[in-house]
Amino acid sequence: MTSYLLKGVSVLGGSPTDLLIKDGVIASGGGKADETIDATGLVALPGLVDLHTHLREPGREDAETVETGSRAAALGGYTAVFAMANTSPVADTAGVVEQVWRLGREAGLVDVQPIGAVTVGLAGKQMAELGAMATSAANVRIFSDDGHCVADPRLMRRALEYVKAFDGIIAQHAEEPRLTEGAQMHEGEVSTRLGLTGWPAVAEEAIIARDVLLAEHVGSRLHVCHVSTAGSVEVLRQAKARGVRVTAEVTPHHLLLTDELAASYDPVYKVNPPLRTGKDVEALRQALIEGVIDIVATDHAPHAVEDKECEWAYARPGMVGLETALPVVLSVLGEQWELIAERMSRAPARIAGLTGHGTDLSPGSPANLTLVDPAARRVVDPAELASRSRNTPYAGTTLPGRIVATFLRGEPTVLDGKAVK
Ligand SMILES: NC(=O)N[C@@H](CC(=O)O)C(=O)O
Repeated sequence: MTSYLLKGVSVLGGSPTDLLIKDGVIASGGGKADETIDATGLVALPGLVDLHTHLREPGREDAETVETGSRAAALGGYTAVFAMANTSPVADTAGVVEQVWRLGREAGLVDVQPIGAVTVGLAGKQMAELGAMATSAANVRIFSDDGHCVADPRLMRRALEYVKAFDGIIAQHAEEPRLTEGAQMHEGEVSTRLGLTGWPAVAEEAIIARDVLLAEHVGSRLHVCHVSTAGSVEVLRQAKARGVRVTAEVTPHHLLLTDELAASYDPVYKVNPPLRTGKDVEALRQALIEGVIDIVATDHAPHAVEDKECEWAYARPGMVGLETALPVVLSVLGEQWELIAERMSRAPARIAGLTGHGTDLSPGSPANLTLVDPAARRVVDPAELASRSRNTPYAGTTLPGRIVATFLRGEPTVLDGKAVK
């Protein structure tokens, strides 16, 4: 196994040092290596961990595969991603989650951890075989019907109770379906002006409020996907203050973009939950800094051209995000490396119980890390994305930071900003 010396690297923004990667781990002290990388001006972070990725395999391999999504993840600085269950067939059995897990191992670019569906076929009627998925080779601990809300409160309660036995988590897509029928964008001034049916903030907030009460009642772990409103932040703040076992994520796009973009009628800005107002963006940023929102998760949602480049009303919601997540977060938070490592690597690894990721990069830690050039600027070109889909809202936007290298257990998956395989 090739050893690497990262010369003059700044670990999490600290003063320059030499980091030796040998036999899959961070070795103590400097020393000789097979390859030396001049890391002057580069920052080493623990490899990023994404709790919310859509890899589309099985079923929509024209939009993404486990392999292409893994490559996009590695190029974005990730060493582990959690694959959402809304595939076709749905990942609601041990067979499907094992298939995704195996495809991830074969690609070998990031650790792919499947998320299991909560209900059969994401239909919200009958609980899926959570226990069988948990005891499968994929060792599933997070369950989600993402794309759909587990709207039935009794089913949600049962699922929360069920996963408690193995310290599992229900990750909820918080959207009261009756309040969002026909919704096309955030309900507010802009939707009124454009004449598009609105998705009111209360549809998210009402489910989060219900679910934190349910999680509190049964003493289980709840995770809230893609929090998007200021009101949701307040519900979470109160629940956390009471000691409810709830964690929450925000996407890079909800930290940066607003509903004003819908005025272009460009479906690249159509996403679920929808882009909200500047006031919401501000509240989400503050919540992420304070820790009311625990993590950044991409909600990487690749879609084929025909599903995105059509009339707004017919376009599928979602945007790709793996390759731009860190640059977007850098543009929002600035070079707060400790905070970025916590919200994008350590906390997601901790929530998921994923060992070997999100470390402090001290000697002996598995060498799962990424090297970032914070001084570099990049104009996002959809044609250059490794994802099989092109639906990025940042085309033509200049973002700070370039991922120079990523290592998975000491093996480079990205070098010189390019995928190794
Ligand atoms: N986040 C999205 O806008 N899309 C998700 C599912 C969903 O949440 O609707 C997708 O799978 O495409």
